[in-house]
Amino acid sequence: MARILLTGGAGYIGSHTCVALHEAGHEAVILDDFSNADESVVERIGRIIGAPPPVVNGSILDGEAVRRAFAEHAIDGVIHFAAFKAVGESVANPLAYFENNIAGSIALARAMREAQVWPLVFSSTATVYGEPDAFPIPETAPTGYTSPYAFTKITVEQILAQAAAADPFVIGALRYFNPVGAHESALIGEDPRGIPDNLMPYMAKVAMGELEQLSVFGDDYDTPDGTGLRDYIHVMDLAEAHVLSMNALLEGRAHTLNIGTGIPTSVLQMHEAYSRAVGRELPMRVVPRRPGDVPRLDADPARALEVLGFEAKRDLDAMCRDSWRWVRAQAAGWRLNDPS
Ligand SMILES: NC(=O)c1ccc[n+]([C@@H]2O[C@H](COP(=O)([O-])OP(=O)(O)OC[C@H]3O[C@@H](n4cnc5c(N)ncnc54)[C@H](O)[C@@H]3O)[C@@H](O)[C@H]2O)c1
Ligand SMILES: O=c1ccn([C@@H]2O[C@H](COP(=O)(O)OP(=O)(O)O[C@H]3O[C@H](CO)[C@@H](O)[C@H](O)[C@H]3O)[C@@H](O)[C@H]2O)c(=O)[nH]1
Repeated sequence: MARILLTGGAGYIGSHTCVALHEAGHEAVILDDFSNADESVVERIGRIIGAPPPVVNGSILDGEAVRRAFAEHAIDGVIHFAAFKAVGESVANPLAYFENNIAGSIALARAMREAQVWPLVFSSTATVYGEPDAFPIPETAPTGYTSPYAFTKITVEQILAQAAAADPFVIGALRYFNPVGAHESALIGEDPRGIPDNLMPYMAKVAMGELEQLSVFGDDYDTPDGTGLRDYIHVMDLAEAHVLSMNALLEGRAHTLNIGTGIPTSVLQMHEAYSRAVGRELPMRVVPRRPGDVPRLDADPARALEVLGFEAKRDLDAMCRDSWRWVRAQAAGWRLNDPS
């Protein structure tokens, strides 16, 4: 058993990772400032795992709060999710992204150094590959960035690599492809504020009748059906990858890995799968391409299998089914699974 501090542990991927850590016999402690999470998530995680995890309410930028987290809990390792993640917002306000994502990561690493805690899983992203031209994308592909958000992720990867050359940090950089879906209990899931930018949350709102129709951003890409290809991964598979990553770090094995399924799915295929989950054809229309989108992003997942023994288990239908179940439960105030 290890006790793991999850910065941003109340967020979408962090909350699912709390559950996966518990299932693997570890304990999670959450450090979150709730800037992008509802406080009720902690109680809902507790309903899944038996008791709510301990929470330190504070920012990674607040040295005092981070020190408190290490002082009050005997932490063995850290999974660092806390960050801002909206690409468009990062273009409008890059300094806020540099502050939270880069300065926040440096502050966290300093606190870890002080506490002599060295294993650190870092949430990176497939966008560090910029506009790749060979598929599926291996970890050895050139990196780049097309937004301030992507810049923060590749920069933090590099900062941590250099920090690990000077101190005994053991770093696991996980480059996520497109996380979707929700825990099968429908008690936790993604909770986008306002109109969602991402495909699956948008379709969920169309299915709920809150948005009129899906706009497919371009059908003239050089792909089999002309729409964009992505590597969607169920958030519980992604959460389980974090457990394997942390286990490797606790054994002293650092790594930089893609976390995806390796299966490219088009927007039209996703629309079809989600319509199947809902039980009716969701309204859609094709509109021009969205500026900044790349035609294709899919992982070569071979190295994650080799290094961590990680392989995604849940298919596209499970991703859509769990998302749809979650949005309905959420609309019902999470009473769907409430035994009371
Ligand atoms: N969701 C995706 O599509 C995706 C893809 C690739 C990478 N990532 C990365 O994965 C991580 C988690 O993403 P997510 O989708 O769960 O996002 P999220 O916004 O749901 O979770 C992030 C959590 O961090 C918290 N937070 C933000 N700034 C903080 C700070 N300064 N101190 C303490 N807490 C803070 C927020 O309140 C939130 O609970 C992020 O680093 C994100 O960049 C996400
Ligand atoms: O309303 C919509 C939304 C999306 N799409 C298309 O659906 C695909 C997926 O789009 P989206 O869900 O927005 O994901 P990405 O654009 O791939 O970006 C996500 O995945 C990246 C890689 O992990 C992260 O870095 C980003 O933060 C995250 O938003 C793309 O082809 C889009 O053009 C539509 O056609 N209509």
